[in-house]
Amino acid sequence: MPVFYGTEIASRLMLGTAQYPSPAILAEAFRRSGAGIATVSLRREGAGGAGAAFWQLIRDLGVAVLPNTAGCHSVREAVTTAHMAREVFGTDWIKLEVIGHPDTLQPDPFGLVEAARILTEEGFKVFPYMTEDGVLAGRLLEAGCQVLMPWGAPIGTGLGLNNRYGLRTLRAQFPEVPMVIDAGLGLPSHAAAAMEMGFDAVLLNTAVARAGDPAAMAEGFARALEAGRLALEADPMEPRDMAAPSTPLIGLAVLA
Ligand SMILES: CC(=O)[C@@H](O)[C@H](O)COP(=O)(O)O
Repeated sequence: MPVFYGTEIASRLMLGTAQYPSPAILAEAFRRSGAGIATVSLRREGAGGAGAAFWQLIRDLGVAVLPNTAGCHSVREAVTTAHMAREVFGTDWIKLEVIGHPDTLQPDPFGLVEAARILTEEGFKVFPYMTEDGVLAGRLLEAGCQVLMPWGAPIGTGLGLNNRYGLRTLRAQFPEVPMVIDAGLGLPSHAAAAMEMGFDAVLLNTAVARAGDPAAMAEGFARALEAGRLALEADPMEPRDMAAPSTPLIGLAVLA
């Protein structure tokens, strides 16, 4: 199972907590999937009222909490949000989002590295939401990140693994670094593919929360992750261009 900053997590599935039809359905999705981490936006939180009820719901899930800086578009905003999240959620883990473009929600690589450096120097354990760029990965590791979270596709699109070549290259470049595919997954098969490529976990929200039956979809993702991981560990065959008969040729019927 994946180890993030020295903590072993019981599942390869990390789920977001937004957009569910109801709190009960959110809780059921976590229960059926066995997800090990819930990512929570500070923007959902408040000091009391609905915020407090939501926080209690998350506590009751019994999973590790990964606060995020979702919706932050500058270094300052992300760092301030991380400070507040540490206080509210009582953890130094932070999923760092510094959004660079309002339409694609693509991470801002420059702001991300700067914010990551500031936060790791302050003792945060940073999980940076990034593109699949290998140079950026190197800079984030230099900045002190010990986990990387490359995107599958833009947030909320459900497109899956948009750049498989880039993701494969990134995985091969840093084989020892725990990596989580974050965002853009739409189907369990996308999660299975991420496992087959050697990624350690996936984080998703929209595909589950917006499904007709979120709890069933969450379970579907959990099963796909297991299947994909099993396939990776089973040492899959190499694909080849030329056909090769899988049935022996000897013993063929001879027609006179
Ligand atoms: C909840 C969260 O952290 C999102 O910003 C995350 O990246 C998930 O993206 P999807 O909703 O596309 O799964």
